[in-house]
Amino acid sequence: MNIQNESNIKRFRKRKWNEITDKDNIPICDKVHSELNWKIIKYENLNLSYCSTFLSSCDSQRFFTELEKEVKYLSGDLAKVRVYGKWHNLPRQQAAYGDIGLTYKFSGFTIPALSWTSTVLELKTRLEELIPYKFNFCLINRYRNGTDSIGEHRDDEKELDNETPIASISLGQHRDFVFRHKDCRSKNLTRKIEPYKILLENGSVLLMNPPTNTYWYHSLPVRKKLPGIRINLTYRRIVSK
Ligand SMILES: O=C(O)CCC(=O)C(=O)O
Ligand SMILES: [Fe+2]
Repeated sequence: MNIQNESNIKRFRKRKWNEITDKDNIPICDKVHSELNWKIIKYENLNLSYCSTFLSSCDSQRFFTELEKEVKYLSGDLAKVRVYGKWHNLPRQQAAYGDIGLTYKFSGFTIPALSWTSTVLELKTRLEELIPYKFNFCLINRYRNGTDSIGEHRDDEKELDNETPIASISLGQHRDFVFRHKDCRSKNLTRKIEPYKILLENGSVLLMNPPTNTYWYHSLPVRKKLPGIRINLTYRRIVSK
């Protein structure tokens, strides 16, 4: 993940958002088998599946409480980010879990995955029971309040398996998540493609299906009026290349 500018998300705030609905309700990922109700979003290579009821509110509360006890977030230099040559404190907390030997490259650091906690593993099992993919790595972001955020980026590292979605589980405070097409980032726009905003609710899962991360950047903007803690777990499949 290469976060180019943690603050450029401010530019989005005044915009109006277009909701894109799946008119024909065709699942993007026809391998998703479940009784759950998935919202499918397909638009200019944006390819998302969202389920707001992945976890019951009781389970969500339990997972949140357990993760608060178990997860060890990075500290010191590893909790800093370099933006245009200057070091800043990361505007959130971050931790990496996964199969032994896997690493995560972030802002010039290579962070080894800690071995699975029982809760991070239980959530991985829940996902793997629902969708036909296997995950071996999980990046956890903890947003302490509405001032914490993640800047616009793509998760397009070559180590990520390009056939497996990134599965993003949200717990706690709901927050907006914003997608912006790569062709709409420069000042001299060649094309007009509307950004897409989705509310990530407590207990939900969002699948960022291929090729979303090739074409679209995403961010979690500051929302000062939403003060609660949010924990996000992105399950990924890393392959050696
Ligand atoms: O917090 C989120 O919902 C997403 C975090 C994210 O984009 C990432 O970890 O790459
Ligand atoms: Fe991301």
